[in-house]
Amino acid sequence: METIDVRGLRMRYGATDVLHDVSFTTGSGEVLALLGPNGAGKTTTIEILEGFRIRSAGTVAVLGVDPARGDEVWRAKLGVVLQSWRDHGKWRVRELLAHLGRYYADPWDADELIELVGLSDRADHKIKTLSGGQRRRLDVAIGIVGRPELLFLDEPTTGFDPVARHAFHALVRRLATELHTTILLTTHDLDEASKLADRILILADGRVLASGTPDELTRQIAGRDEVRWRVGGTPYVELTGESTAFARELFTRYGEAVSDLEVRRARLEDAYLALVGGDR
Ligand SMILES: Nc1ncnc2c1ncn2[C@@H]1O[C@H](COP(=O)(O)OP(=O)(O)OP(=O)(O)O)[C@@H](O)[C@H]1O
Repeated sequence: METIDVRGLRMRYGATDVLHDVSFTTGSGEVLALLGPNGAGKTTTIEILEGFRIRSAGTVAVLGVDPARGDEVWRAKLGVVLQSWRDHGKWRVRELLAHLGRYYADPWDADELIELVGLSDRADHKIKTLSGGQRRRLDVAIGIVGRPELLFLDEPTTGFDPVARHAFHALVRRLATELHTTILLTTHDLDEASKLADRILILADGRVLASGTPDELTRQIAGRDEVRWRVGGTPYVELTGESTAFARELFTRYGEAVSDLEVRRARLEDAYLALVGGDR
């Protein structure tokens, strides 16, 4: 059974379709990233899968259940990261996580979880005293307190500093690899998507434009590396799929006259821009 199975998903608000015909699946322990410009339909998709929005058409199964009819037992298997804990400002970090854990059969130990998300030095602090990034880490901790089979992360690292981001990436990989948690995340950070995701789905205007591993997308769509160099002070640039052979040829031909050689590998960003347009 697929963890998520979406076929022909449509969503209409009033007279406007914001999801046209979205289909995809994820297997157990897979990290799938939804990428796409503002308004592409990423949050709408996630909220339908979480059971917070009712779709207009199509079939959706999440852990074998239609989210529109998901019960409490089903919901307890999902990790949902909300930003709705602001009103618990007077609670302390450990206290809130221990409290929420009691709703689940096999929750994380609060201290282990706090350590996992890197909030150990804030365990006894009140939530209202946390910084923005620390609150996001707490949001993630709350999302995984029940050891979910499937975790939804909607732009999880917004507002993280580079160290927190790095730690968070390690956490996501650990959840997927060691605990076999399936993870569906949205992000605007292409570097994050290529590091974290086993598979990427590019969504624009409510349609799936492409999907594949980060490498597949980069190779299929962007394809070529950029080679820059100078000969006798004159700059040159060439796009090639064979950058190593090209560089070798340059040296064979021009020898020591070649300077400032740079090879920029095709990146996911190139593929993304080629697909969704660079002028947005
Ligand atoms: N409740 C609503 N009523 C009407 N239109 C809505 C509603 N919620 C979302 N939309 C529209 O649906 C489209 C998709 O929005 P959605 O939030 O899913 O995009 P997104 O890909 O998550 O964007 P972002 O990257 O900006 O977060 C947008 O055009 C948005 O204006």
